[in-house]
Amino acid sequence: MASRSFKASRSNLSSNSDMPDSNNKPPIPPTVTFGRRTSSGRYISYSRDDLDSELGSGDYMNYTVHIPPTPDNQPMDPSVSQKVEEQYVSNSLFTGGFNSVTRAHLMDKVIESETNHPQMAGAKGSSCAIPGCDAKVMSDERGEDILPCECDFKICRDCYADAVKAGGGICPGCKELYKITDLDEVAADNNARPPLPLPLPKVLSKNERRLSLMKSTKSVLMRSQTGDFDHNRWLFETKGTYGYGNAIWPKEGGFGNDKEDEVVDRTELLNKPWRPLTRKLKIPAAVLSPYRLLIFVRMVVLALFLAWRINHPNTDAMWLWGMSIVCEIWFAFSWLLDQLPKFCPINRSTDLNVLKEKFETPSPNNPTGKSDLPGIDIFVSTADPDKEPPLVTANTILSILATDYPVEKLACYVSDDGGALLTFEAMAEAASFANIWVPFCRKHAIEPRNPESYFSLKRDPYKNKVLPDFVKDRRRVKREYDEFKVRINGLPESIRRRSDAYHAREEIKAMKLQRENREDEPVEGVKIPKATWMADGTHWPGTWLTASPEHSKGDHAGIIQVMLKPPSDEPLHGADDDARLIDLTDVDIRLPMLVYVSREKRPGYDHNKKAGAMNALVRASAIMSNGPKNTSEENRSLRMGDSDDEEMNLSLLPKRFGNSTFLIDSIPVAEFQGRPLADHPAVKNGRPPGALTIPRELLDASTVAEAISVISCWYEDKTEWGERVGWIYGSVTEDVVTGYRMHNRGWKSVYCVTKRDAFRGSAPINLTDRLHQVLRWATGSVEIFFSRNNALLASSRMKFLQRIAYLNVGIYPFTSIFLIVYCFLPALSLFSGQFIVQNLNVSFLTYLLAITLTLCMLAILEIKWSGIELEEWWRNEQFWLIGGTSAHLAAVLQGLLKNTEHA
Ligand SMILES: O=c1ccn([C@@H]2O[C@H](COP(=O)(O)OP(=O)(O)O[C@H]3O[C@H](CO)[C@@H](O)[C@H](O)[C@H]3O)[C@@H](O)[C@H]2O)c(=O)[nH]1
Repeated sequence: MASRSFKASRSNLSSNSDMPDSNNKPPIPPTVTFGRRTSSGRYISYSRDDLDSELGSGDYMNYTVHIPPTPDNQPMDPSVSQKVEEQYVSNSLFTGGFNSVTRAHLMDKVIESETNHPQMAGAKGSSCAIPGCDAKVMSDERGEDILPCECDFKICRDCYADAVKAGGGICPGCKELYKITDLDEVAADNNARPPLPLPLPKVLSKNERRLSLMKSTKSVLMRSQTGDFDHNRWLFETKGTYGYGNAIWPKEGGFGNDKEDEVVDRTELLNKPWRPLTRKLKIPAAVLSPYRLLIFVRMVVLALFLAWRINHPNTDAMWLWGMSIVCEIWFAFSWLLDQLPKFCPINRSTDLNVLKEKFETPSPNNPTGKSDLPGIDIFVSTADPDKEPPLVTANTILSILATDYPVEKLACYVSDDGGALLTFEAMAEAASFANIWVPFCRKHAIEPRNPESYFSLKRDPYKNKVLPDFVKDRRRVKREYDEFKVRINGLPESIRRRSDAYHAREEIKAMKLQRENREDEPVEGVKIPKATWMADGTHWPGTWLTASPEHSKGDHAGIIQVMLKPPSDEPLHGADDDARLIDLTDVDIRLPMLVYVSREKRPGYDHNKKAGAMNALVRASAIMSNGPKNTSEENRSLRMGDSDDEEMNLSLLPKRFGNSTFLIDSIPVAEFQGRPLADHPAVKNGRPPGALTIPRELLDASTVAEAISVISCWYEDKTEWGERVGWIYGSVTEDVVTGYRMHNRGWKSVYCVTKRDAFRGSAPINLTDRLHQVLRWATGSVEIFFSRNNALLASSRMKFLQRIAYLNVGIYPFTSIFLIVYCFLPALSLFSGQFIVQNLNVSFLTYLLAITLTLCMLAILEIKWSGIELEEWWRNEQFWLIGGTSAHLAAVLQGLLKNTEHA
């Protein structure tokens, strides 16, 4: 018995009660609104109405439609209906939040330009519904889909040919015989048919879907009563067949294999240490020793200098001498703090062969050698398209999408705190350009993978490029990139013009209406709020160019758009007949999932800037890419098993993480993915090989609706978000405080500087913004120094060098005071009538000069050694001096005042 719960407007009850199954789809009347409840009790509605038509709560009622299975209403193959739903989800803009219904607005197009990648939102041409295939369905010369079966099952040319030839001519959707098996006839038949209805999402129970993944890993998640992974039980149940790879593990009953040369000695295997993924590389003594010597010499010189200064007080001007000594000691101390963490540099190298061997080599647990790596979500935050140019953000996104990591395991989430249509469309343009950029990078091993950086490289682009079509491909991609740039840079103007045009149309409509209603009276100018319009001719739910209530920077709904839906699990190669600019035969054209998120903003709420944005992304991504893959019952028992453990106490979870069970259930899944691979008995609490090779679940509407609810402004109320969970609030340098808290709890971190820039972002380009930034950082440091996050109070779990680094961060703005005092000492001496030079003897001046010169030389040598361009160095020094004497001082004074106030 198929059972659905819809939320429908009373006026549309009749149309909704006729709601069909996905097997039997009439076109959706434009006014229909139907929805269902998500796990946290919120509604999702599907609508093609104007997003601004408010759904008054009194106009709705809930009812359940039971559709008995009849010959016409047979449940569709779940995997097929899920694919249809996923297509629907990625073509919809989800909105919602405080006091409003969550809605999915189906979009014909997200940007003016045409999009055609099968994963792209609003893409022309749908993708094949056969699981594992994402090729485009056949289309006629007008671009309309050609669907060979009356059930409208979407199928690509190759799968259709397979179904006709090898599958007995049976449609994989409805399991009926294809009436027409000749492609030309199919096309003619399609032309004669009425237009396609919009794809309806098939409402499936979440549990049905969750059964799939993690089934095989079900027992892996067993924990003992203490909350620890129950190693012994796991060992018992798996009969010891887990460990460092069954590929070399002998069959039951013996350690020998059929072939003599494959006989493996058990003890030898057990003793064999597993190969680490990274290795510490020794820095050659020839490099490290002079560096250390340099630091040592500077330390000795400084010590001698300070000793000499202390032993030679100037009795005529003791206060001057005292102040200068204090300043000098401070400088020496802060220099020492700065140097200490750099004294033992380590270089690490990742062994890509081991990485491949461990995670992508066929084994009995992973027969196809699919990637066993955990999923990675990369977050990009942006708040203001005027300060963070959309082209820069788009380039960042493109470099992330082109990352060399298993595509199906990678996802990119963009947080737009400005809720700007400009950012939204720029991201959609980036997703569309990724269609050519990412496969181009894969085909020709392009570096760097940020197009702007790549095309501005000064070196020979053809060096080391072996494929004969590189020159041609590069030229085409460059042309595309130039056009892409023009489109992005033209977006502000095109959005403005589009909005003006739609607005004028609306005003004329309103005037007409007024004229009709009041025939005799003169018509006044009609004023309607000036909305910002999306490419599909509907209102943008975020911030409008002309701020209006519910459409301004601090007041708009939460928005989620899956710009690129999750890729298929198997590689998808570009075909010969693809209308692509470059030949992508044998190149995987899949793209990682890309999601645009703009969290809800409402007046009266503290949105906690970047930290708040990051926490919203953590929750949305946990639900969307890390969604719970074990059933709720398993999750429950998993958590019940931990009830002794205060950390995982069931009753505390909603209080800690908020009331989304989806989110809470995703925690053990994420935790499981983060475990080390148990490929050696020495690995405790690891995950067994092959556990992460199961395809991910398809995205459904209720998942995205749940994600909408966790980005609402009320979600964090009365929870521990920002206090003990997620990015920590209350500091302008939330990254430092969050890092501090993590280290304080015993987390370890690795300072990672890659040879090539991993990603590029934007930084302030004018002095005012830069000074504001420096002021913010310095204020954050002073805050940290005066708070309980002071490194001197850190727990014993924090490592010595980490403590030093945090101490350094906490005290650096104070240097400004000493710097200013030191610089003004001669002037002060003038005022006091004791001109400093008169009171100093010549030997001191000579000594000072010599010391200064030596220190300068050593500093230059050090800079040279570290490979920093001198010009960059000089610019940094200028900034440091300007910032150090202005913003730092302001921050310190501000901090001191604040603290005296509190005291
Ligand atoms: O309400 C806001 C404010 C900022 N941001 C984003 O946060 C990032 C950092 O911006 P900002 O807080 O203005 O500080 P910056 O000085 O530019 O950033 C540096 O300093 C911050 C504080 O230490 C760190 O969090 C950042 O990672 C670091 O790049 C930018 O991407 C913004 O778009 C938001 O998403 N929402």
